[in-house]
Amino acid sequence: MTATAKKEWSLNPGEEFRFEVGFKNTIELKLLSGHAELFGAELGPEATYTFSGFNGAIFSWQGCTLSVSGDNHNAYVAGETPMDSYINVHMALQQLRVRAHGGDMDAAPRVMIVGPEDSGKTSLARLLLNYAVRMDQKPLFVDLDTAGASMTVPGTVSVTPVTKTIDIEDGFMGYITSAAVSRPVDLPLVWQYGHELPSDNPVLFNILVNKLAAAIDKRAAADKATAGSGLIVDTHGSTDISKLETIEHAIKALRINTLLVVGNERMYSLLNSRLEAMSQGLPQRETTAIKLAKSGGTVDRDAVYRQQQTSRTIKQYFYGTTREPLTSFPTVVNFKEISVLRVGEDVRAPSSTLPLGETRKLTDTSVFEVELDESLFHSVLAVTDIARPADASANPGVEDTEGDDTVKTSTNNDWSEAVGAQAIGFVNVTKIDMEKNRFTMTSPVPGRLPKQVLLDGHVKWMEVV
Ligand SMILES: Nc1ncnc2c1ncn2[C@@H]1O[C@H](COP(=O)(O)OP(=O)(O)OP(=O)(O)O)[C@@H](O)[C@H]1O
Repeated sequence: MTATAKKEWSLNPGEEFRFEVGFKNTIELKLLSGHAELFGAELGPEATYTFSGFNGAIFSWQGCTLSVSGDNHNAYVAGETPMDSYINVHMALQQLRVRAHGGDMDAAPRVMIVGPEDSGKTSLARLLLNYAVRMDQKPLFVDLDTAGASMTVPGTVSVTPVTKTIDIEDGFMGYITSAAVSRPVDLPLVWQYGHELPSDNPVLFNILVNKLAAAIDKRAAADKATAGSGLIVDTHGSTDISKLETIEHAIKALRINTLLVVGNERMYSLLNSRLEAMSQGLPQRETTAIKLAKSGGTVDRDAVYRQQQTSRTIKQYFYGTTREPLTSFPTVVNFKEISVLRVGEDVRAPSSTLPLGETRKLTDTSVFEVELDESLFHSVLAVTDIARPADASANPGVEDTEGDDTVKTSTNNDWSEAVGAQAIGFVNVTKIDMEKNRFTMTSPVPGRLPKQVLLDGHVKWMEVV
């Protein structure tokens, strides 16, 4: 449907207005009367909201009228939604928070959302966070969706204290960029995983989840309001039961007590049996699994759409949003000043290419120094919080014989600290001068790099002017 003209939509109580807007299109939406919300955040009465590259739903508990203008938004009003079950979940979580704030800290809701791709997990996380914040709670948002990270660049895991509602137009990244520009909120703690899916390197992924769990415990010990508000964990979409090992690990490490399984009966049933098995010998079952229906509004996003979404997320990390722009600054860095590392063996040649009889000696947590050359052009690198050994120099490794010519194995330096190192920020390699042996790196923080050990991942991003 093409609709450039302004149109009014009336919603009865319990209905939602669903729309899909492509990246090249824009719609403007205004609440004319009544009350309405987008994934749990209330629309203001006079505000005009602009959406581009977004699929969403404006839901109304009491009924409302909206004015919408723009093109190609495939809009319709739906009467059947899973909102009743979602609000019931929220109320149950809120009761647990009340118990926790009353002194029973073990009651604090520690919620993980799992389910297939495009089942609405991130949208549900956003809704539950917004409902919690609207009740003066300060939940932690734990993002284990490595491919589609919400609060920072992809290929990471992170935890963010959520104290304000998530931005209606700019979502999770809007929440973060507004922190830098206009609102005082805590920024996420981030770890560079460097691979796309948890199953690509489960050993490393589990190590990072343990780090994250330790950081959460530290925060909870210092901040009872946050501890009592609990946490909401978003995960990568998968129904492949053979790949649920990382989910099981995270359930234990983060002491999840409520597992929400969205939109997949089989996954619910299998996970429920696993939870039963995990609680064998314990006085009581620690994790309750709840089955939730997928919203009929969720949209299956194809690879191109996801790529555009990822690109926008990275752009917003470096340049903010349209409403709250950030400036990024170029910094020139000599090769000899930095070390770029990679963790994990998937950057190596596959085992099948090894000579017969040879076995792989590498592990999932092997750390490699990356040769500083043009292969790093456009890479998004994490600046870690670890110190560089004083005697480290560029490209100290010996040539690796296993096939991947961009990777060298360090012989001199012990980089074990890099496994599980926290990312204090990200830079984008925007220029490489092989004659002068230097990079130009762009970062939203001006000045010299605060630390000199960087972690590479799978993410490349090219700034399109
Ligand atoms: N009720 C709804 N109406 C319209 N669009 C929706 C609705 N709920 C979710 N969406 C959209 O559907 C898409 C998939 O939703 P979402 O990102 O929440 O799924 P997910 O399960 O987290 O996906 P992933 O597989 O990436 O983990 C998104 O574009 C989201 O904005």
